[in-house]
Amino acid sequence: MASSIRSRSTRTAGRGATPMSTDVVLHDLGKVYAAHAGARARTIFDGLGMTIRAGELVALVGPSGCGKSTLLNLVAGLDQPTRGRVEFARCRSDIDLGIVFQQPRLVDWLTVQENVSLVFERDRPPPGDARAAAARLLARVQLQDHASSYPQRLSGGQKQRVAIARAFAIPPDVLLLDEPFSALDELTARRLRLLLQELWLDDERPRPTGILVTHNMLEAAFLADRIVVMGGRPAHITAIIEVDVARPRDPDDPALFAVHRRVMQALAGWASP
Ligand SMILES: Nc1ncnc2c1ncn2[C@@H]1O[C@H](COP(=O)(O)OP(=O)(O)OP(=O)(O)O)[C@@H](O)[C@H]1O
Repeated sequence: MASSIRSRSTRTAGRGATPMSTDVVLHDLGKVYAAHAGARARTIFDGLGMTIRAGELVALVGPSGCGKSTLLNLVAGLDQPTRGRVEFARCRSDIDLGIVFQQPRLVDWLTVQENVSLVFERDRPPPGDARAAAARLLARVQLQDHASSYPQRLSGGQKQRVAIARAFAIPPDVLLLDEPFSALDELTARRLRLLLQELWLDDERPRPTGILVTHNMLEAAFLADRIVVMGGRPAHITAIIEVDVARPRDPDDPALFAVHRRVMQALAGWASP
């Protein structure tokens, strides 16, 4: 379990030095899922390309089933493309990757603090001691009073705050967010978006390069620099919308509602495959 957390849900190995932003380049990406259990082979996308610039946060939106999570998994290295490649500005093994999924994916038999400390692999100790580093992170997500609690004692929003703390524990060069707030009530989700913005804008280190998959277009407008709309079968990029709103952002800023409207217009007509 611990190794699956280490390699799949939180991060992959990195260099353990100062984080640096990196471009993420999707090069002519294709993904075909092979035929299985009576279902025919399916081409999800075929020749998809774009560059996510260093320190930029891009939101991926599109109809259900168009391939957003598949694309995120390819960037994470959790799955392999059938065509093309994902490139980083530096060697892949030098990239620290943080991931937050829709479900927090915590280890039930470890305390909150141990769940966060888990990412400090034996060869990746934080400066100072791991307990203190985890405690600092928990204070930033306001869970310092729950450090010794087990996950089953936490609310859904608190668990997701632990998952966010874990993703930021070793400052990520690349942060992947797969519908991170969609399982939460709207008030909690709003608080966590603000928390994410705060961690993202941390002046003490370069901003990670981010990809957010979401069905919430206001969330995309609030968090992203650019919103990439996917559609069609196989899926392709049908529109890219710049979010030209200064940070830190206010979730009630009318400018975000204008962006939301543009995204909805761009999505109109693209049904689920
Ligand atoms: N491992 C797999 N094997 C076969 N087909 C898969 C696999 N993973 C995903 N698919 C199929 O690929 C398509 C795209 O799935 P994906 O989860 O990437 O879409 P999505 O845009 O993220 O959807 P949603 O918005 O509903 O989460 C779907 O039809 C899905 O059933």
